[in-house]
Amino acid sequence: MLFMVLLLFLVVLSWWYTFKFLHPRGFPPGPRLPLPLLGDSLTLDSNFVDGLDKLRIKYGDVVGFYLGPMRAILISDLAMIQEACSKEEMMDRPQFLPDFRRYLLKNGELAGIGFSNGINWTEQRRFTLHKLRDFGFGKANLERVVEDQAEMLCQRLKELTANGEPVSTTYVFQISTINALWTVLTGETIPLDDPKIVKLNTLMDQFEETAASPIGFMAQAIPMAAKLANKLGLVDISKIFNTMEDVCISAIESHKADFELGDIPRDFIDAYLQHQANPESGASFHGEDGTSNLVGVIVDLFAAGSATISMTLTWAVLLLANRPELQKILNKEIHQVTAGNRLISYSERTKVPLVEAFILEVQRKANVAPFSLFRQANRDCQFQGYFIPKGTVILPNIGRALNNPEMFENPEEFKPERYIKDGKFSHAPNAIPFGVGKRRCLGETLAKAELFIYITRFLYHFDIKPDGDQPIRETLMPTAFAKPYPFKVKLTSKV
Ligand code: HEM
Repeated sequence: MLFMVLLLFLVVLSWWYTFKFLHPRGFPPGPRLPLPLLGDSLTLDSNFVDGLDKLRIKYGDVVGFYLGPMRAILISDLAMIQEACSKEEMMDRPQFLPDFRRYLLKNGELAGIGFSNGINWTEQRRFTLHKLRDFGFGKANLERVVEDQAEMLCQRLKELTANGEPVSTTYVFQISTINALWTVLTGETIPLDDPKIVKLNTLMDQFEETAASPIGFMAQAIPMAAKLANKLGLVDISKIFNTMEDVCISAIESHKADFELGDIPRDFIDAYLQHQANPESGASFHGEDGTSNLVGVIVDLFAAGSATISMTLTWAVLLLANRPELQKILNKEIHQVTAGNRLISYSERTKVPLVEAFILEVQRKANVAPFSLFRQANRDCQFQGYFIPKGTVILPNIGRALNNPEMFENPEEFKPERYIKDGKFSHAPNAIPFGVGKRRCLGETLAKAELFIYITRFLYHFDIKPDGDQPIRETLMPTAFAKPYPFKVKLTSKV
């Protein structure tokens, strides 16, 4: 009898497993023995980036697999990434830890831009892009905000290194780039180490660490288990989100208190409040969804726009420290424009092609978003002759596209000259650090201005050397977010 029950149990279990986990006919090739809930995690490496690359080598440019319990495809060929990211059917984002957020849409989905979908995403993205342009993106006043921040940062570094001590630049870059965003969004200029900014930075760090940790993966894969771990105090995911949301709410409340809706908006938050009061604006700006979207947009901009920039800048300093000759060449090029007695402005960037080429090559090396931001199929569709069921998570392998030897000769070499044609900077169409398609990075204009201004300020103020006789290690740490190993540099002030 017991044997029969056990047999029946096994039959039901295998039927359930087959039904639940087998990929449909026509799904792209890949590993085919996923474990319940863990998916193909065991086939992958402990290093996410290398693990996925092994799948690419084994199965080709389109691989079908399970990322935890989520059916997923990895796309590694540049043209295919471009095709997928431009398809309406692959425009959505999967939901990221909604159980830990307080400000959700009425339908239970994430608010804001980065992880919202459909009409909500269209309205919020369009408004945000438009208003951020008004308040600075691509304009002189943005340039001034960033220039002030970069100058404050260089002065702080001078204080920190006055006695010849080596310094790690990562933390100051993080604080400074969060501060620049804070000013653009809230109109407030505050000292570099204002407690609010330090708190936001700590939260960003914790968020990044948690999202990239096994707990973060588990939380995404098995929300029930993560909720329990959170309740028992084993992880603090809700605290991270709640505190981030609280910082945004307090900025919103103080704007509500001192902004008259008929006045000219002073900053992004004022403009948003004004738009909410207009009955003609879209449904996503009103009622509960309107409140959640305002909080969501601000959280998204901080989450997407601080670590990406500070990590790229950290790479720039590392690569410069190891290349004194390159520092000289870049300084000489800038000197030809400024005669050495002023700082170069962002509007003069086309006069310094090597600096532009250096920045793009740093972005290729830094590879801060190796799998872009995941997408999700919003309906059953065909891609490259394969069947992709609704709900499949899509990983555009930007990291591979940026390191493909067919696109970039000797990709492991750091060679800014690869983008110089006839003495001019020529942006390689295959360099896509900001993604492609309608959902490409919303902060690209700000990011480019920030990278240019910070890097040229740094070159103007400092000679940069490694701390010690050896060059700093240029390999990536084996973490989900590509980072260099921690390092220090010696900075000698030139002015
Ligand atoms: C070096 C800097 C940066 C890099 C490499 C980068 C890269 C990316 C990538 C690859 C995506 C996904 C695009 C796609 O799905 O096709 C993205 C999305 C996004 N980025 Fe950036 N980013 C950077 C800086 C910024 C900054 C400064 C901001 C804002 C202040 C920002 C805001 C966003 C937002 C809101 C999205 C979501 C867009 C959407 O879903 O419509 N990013 N970024």
